[in-house]
Amino acid sequence: MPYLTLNIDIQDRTALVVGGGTVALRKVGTLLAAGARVQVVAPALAEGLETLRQLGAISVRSASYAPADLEGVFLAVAASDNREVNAGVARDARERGILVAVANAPKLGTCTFPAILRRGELEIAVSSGGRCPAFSVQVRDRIAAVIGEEYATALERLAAEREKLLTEGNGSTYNAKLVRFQAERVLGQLAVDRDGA
Ligand SMILES: C[C@@]1(CC(=O)O)c2cc3[nH]c(cc4nc(cc5[nH]c(cc(n2)[C@H]1CCC(=O)O)[C@@](C)(CC(=O)O)[C@@H]5CCC(=O)O)C(CC(=O)O)=C4CCC(=O)O)c(CCC(=O)O)c3CC(=O)O
Ligand SMILES: NC(=O)C1=CN([C@@H]2O[C@H](COP(=O)(O)OP(=O)(O)OC[C@H]3O[C@@H](n4cnc5c(N)ncnc54)[C@H](O)[C@@H]3O)[C@@H](O)[C@H]2O)C=CC1
Repeated sequence: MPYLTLNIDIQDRTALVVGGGTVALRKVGTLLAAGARVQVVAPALAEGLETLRQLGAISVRSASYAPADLEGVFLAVAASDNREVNAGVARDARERGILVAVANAPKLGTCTFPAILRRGELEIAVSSGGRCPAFSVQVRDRIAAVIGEEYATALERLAAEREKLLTEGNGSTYNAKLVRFQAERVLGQLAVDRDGA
């Protein structure tokens, strides 16, 4: 099934994670890295989540999921080990027009988490359409072997050059041509640096 790939601004919006195990911990990490306000509801918490709670990085309701947990929520993640609970979260979220990812049954949800490679503000996301997450991870790791931290610096340089260019009042055709040329030049330089030529 094809998915719509978007980059969602989740800064200061609330994400609810149902479940407190290892999968929940991973999703929480991704959500926090994106700047979301994270609420967890679970009767028991994995160690890493307990630490995040003590640090004040997440808020926790130590109980079983209830539909009221969805109040004010932008994105929900059903990551408990109980199929019925996860299916209930999916149904309740969909009814309320809330985005929902379901860890054990992605088809019940409306979105999935990709494997992510981050180099500064450059982000590469790999998805297998839910078919094989382990494959997504390995494809991501292959890309990581080629796209190193130097790409973060390269992006910074290009972004600064582009920002300056956009203030100079040239036409967009001219700008597009120049920005593409600059990107090509910087990528070419990265290749030279890598190959030691
Ligand atoms: C559909 C999706 C929904 C979602 O969770 O959003 C989903 C679903 C399921 N995952 C399962 C298993 C595993 N998932 C991982 C790992 C990751 N899973 C992630 C995403 C997704 N997993 C979404 C689709 C992504 C895509 O399209 O490719 C990653 C990429 C991102 C993340 O979690 O944030 C993260 C890597 C993080 C990283 O390294 O960065 C590993 C471990 C590993 O391989 O290392 C295993 C064990 C090996 C195996 O079973 O494959 C199971 C079976 C559960 C069971 O057995 O009960 C289901 C349910 C099903 O498939 O029905
Ligand atoms: N999408 C993915 O990336 C992956 C998904 N899975 C699936 O994710 C699910 C969770 O896996 P793990 O985190 O390893 O399990 P886990 O056993 O470590 O944690 C399960 C958590 O669910 C909580 N829970 C149980 N009933 C609940 C309820 N009514 N309300 C709220 N929380 C409740 C428990 O307290 C516990 O914290 C499993 O169903 C597994 O099939 C597993 C691996 C990867």
